[in-house]
Amino acid sequence: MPLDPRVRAVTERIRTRSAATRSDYLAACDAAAGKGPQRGQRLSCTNLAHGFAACPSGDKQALRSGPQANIGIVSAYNDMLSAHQPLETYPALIKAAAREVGAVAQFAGGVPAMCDGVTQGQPGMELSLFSRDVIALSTAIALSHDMFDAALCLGVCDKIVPGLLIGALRFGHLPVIFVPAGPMVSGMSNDAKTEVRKRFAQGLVSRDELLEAEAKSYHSPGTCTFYGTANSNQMLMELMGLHLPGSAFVNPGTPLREALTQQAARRVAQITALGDEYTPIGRVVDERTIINGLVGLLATGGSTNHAMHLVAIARAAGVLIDWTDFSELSDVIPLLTRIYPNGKADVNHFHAAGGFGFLVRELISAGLVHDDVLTVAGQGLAHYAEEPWLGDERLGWRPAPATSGDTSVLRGVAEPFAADGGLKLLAGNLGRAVIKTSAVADAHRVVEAPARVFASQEAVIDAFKAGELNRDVIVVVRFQGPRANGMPELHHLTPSLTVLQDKGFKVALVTDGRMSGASGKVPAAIHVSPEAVAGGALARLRDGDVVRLDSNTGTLAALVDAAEWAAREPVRFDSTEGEHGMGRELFAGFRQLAAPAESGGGIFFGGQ
Ligand SMILES: O=C(O)[C@H](O)[C@@H](O)[C@H](O)[C@H](O)COP(=O)(O)O
Ligand code: SF4
Repeated sequence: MPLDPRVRAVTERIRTRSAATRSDYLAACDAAAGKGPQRGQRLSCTNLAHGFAACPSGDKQALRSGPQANIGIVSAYNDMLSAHQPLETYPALIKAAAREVGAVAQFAGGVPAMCDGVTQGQPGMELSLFSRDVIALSTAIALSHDMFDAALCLGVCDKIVPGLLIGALRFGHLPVIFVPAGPMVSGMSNDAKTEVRKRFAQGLVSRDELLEAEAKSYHSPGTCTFYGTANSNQMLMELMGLHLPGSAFVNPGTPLREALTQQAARRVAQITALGDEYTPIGRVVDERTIINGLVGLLATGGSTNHAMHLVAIARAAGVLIDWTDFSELSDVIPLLTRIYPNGKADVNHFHAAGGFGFLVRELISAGLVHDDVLTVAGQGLAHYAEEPWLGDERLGWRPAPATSGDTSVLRGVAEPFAADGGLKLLAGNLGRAVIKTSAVADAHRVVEAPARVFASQEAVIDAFKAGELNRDVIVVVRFQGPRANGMPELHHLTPSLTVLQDKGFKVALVTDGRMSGASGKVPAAIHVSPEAVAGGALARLRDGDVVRLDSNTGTLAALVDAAEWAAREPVRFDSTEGEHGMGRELFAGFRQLAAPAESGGGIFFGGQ
């Protein structure tokens, strides 16, 4: 099927916009590449000896004088993220698999990884967005040893895959494969967990009952099973051709997971400049690959955090995208999955119903993605319409199911859940914002109500508990942008706002902060730009102002007399509370450097 002309038009617009930055980027990649093992290009004998000093003798010999490829392992292992705990044992598997194919693998460096579930609603969440760029910096530090002909990036969660990818893209001359561990097996359903939370928010169940429910939902190693940012990352790695095909949702601790991890080592050794299938990541990630990731995000109702992370990732490859690109594509891309919070199923159900292999084939067949792209599995996105399996103990790939195993979770383009991708751009006198409508019922897509304005999520919870929000209300939480307090997720508000919605009130959230990829039912205009502390209009809002959020027409506006609105003095931000404690004082420089949300909210490239 030829590429949809609307997808082509957005791609061409991005290609034209990015011509200069992409050309500079590719020139830098080419300049860094060399002939023969990378370690022989620039390192002195001293550098090299330091690099292999601690290696076992066989590896040392290979690195000292052999032509073997050297693979750098960059890992986000820690015990805090259930999704990353399984990564602890992967480096040994990788090193052994590399030796099998005459290569070497060295652990190049670890990167930090924040669990947004542990920090949700806590001061630590104010470091979360910035941790993405710390991870990018840490990835660069690991690979800057210049010992490597390829890299394996081990990570899954929210800011970690984006950070690893931003860092790896700055070594665009290297082939890079992303290695996940997969989701935990399904426990208490996300719906059931959410019901207990709502009852706790109303004081109807005890803290012990809440903890019991949470512990049954988050119960073992592996990624949480809702379709939040972590699992949206996994979708991106498939649609962008940076995983081995079908790696995303194979559970940890299974023979297939181990086989995929070992094969990633063999495959990345195969695609270095030392062989005849050189596949540098700088050539894999181009404007078409970014579009394919964006299409996947829209077709699956993925995390709103990628309205920022994908912008930052693209920029790291010299590709410039913005929210207009997101919104225009969203009008074209059908919603093909219903995974919590966009439905009741979890990622294990989605995988069993046909998973990304089925989804990719559907998107290719409808001409909604570029299938003529370079991937770590070889030329063509069609590789990702296959799924891995272990036949006779040998790893292979076979075509993904031709039909969905459960059309309540996964559908073909002929019968989508919705005609559009459910991520909308909102604009008006309050600024530009994004909203994920794929989890919002039609009845809640337009909310017009008086505003209650807050400067912290804690104040919202206090007002809710005091019964002050039991009415139609647009809850505004300002001074939550990257330059104010690091742009935390305000997902802690979800149970309270959902209770108000369930009571029949018209409720919406408007904030220059973020929401979790797991946030859902309550309409939320988020990432409002410019942010309040940087001259954004949210600083002019007052309690009682009527605000209209219309995700059908893409409007976000304060219905205040224009002259009065223009004459208002913006409220000043009181930064003292949030600048200290839990390491926040160390991130003052990040807050000063942070780019606007629409430019990814990061500290690199001067926000351009
Ligand atoms: O963007 C995301 O997907 C979230 O940051 C997610 O990683 C975070 O952990 C949520 O807090 C989980 O949801 P609960 O807090 O509802 O468990
Ligand atoms: S999905 Fe979120 S809560 Fe689960 S391990 Fe990853 S960061 Fe933590």
